Amino acid sequence: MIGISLETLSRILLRTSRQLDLKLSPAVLFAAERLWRLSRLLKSGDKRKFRYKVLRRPPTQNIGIIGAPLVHGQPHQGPGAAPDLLRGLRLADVLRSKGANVKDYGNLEFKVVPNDFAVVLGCYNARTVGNANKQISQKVAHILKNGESVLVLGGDHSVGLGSVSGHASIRENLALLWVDAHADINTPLTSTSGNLHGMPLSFLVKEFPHLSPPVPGLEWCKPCVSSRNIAYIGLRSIDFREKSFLRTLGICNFTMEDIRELGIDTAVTNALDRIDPEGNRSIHLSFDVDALDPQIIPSTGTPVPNGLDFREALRIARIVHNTRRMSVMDVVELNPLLSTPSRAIKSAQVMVEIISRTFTGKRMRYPSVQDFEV
Ligand SMILES: NC(=[NH2+])NCCC[C@H](N)C(=O)O
Ligand SMILES: [Mn+2]
Ligand SMILES: [Mn+2]
Repeated sequence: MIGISLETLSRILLRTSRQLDLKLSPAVLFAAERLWRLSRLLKSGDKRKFRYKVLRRPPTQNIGIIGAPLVHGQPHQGPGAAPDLLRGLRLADVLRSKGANVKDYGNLEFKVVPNDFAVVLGCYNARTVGNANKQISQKVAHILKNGESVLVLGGDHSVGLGSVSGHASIRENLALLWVDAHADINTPLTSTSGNLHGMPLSFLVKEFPHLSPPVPGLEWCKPCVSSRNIAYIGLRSIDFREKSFLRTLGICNFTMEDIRELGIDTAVTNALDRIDPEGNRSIHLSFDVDALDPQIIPSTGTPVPNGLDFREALRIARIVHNTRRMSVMDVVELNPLLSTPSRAIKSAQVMVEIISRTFTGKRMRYPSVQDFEV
């Protein structure tokens, strides 16, 4: 009896809000939806299911997507095309079909500063990258304030500067999981390439010995993450100076060698335990697609052999998803103009699968990526 009236009540609420396109607050919708499940289960009388389905089901995710087609952190044009390639694969609809509310905020537009070479520092496009990242930071902060999780589609990995800064401005004490073949912690003075995509962490880490002169365009960027709350997964190309930074700062890192020895689950759970020991931090997942093996993702500017396989990448996504605390994910360094067009699409499909699992716990299962499943 109670079950039936509850069901009617919640069904009316859910249906009319949908029909009239009412913008009910997510909390009300969530409550109505729970009520509806509760009524169904009361009717069926299955207590075990009640516990699992009603009490354990996570709230609907609200996701805000921003395209950050910044390419000036490295020498190629291609990463600028990645956000629209992922959109072309109906990324937003995939996430919606797995139960998320998705709002696409479109691509940010960046101004290119002419003659932008920081001569003293030997660093390319500093002002262009700096200004663009200030925009990214503000946008990420704005979306988080709306109560949405954020998906930042790069662009090269210099977008981590803005994305992490924006996240840190809203949630203090975030934990940063950096999935990458590279450590991206050079300073403008230790970098041998002068490319800012290999440097974002040197600007973000609080304990970093800030010895270089300030970088023009990045004056706004304040170190905001403690080295204790950063962990790397998938490293296999670390520059000489970067090694000593990792050692002196004691940054948690699981290299590919460690992962082969321990298994991906142990690596990721240990990393999360280290950087978020109380399990109460807002998690930032910065996912460089070159963490995956180039056989799976050939479309990237700095590929390194012996990377993660597809299953391992999906395990990372699953474990991060299960924390229910990931607020921001960056997907960077996908370069559709490298390798062949069909390989580029396949690379992007692999990333749609990983993004979908990270946010919703579920995935698309494209037939085209099946040969990567081992
Ligand atoms: N986000 C990346 N893919 N970074 C590659 C960095 C490569 C090299 N360590 C450098 O500093 O130039
Ligand atoms: Mn990177
Ligand atoms: Mn990388």
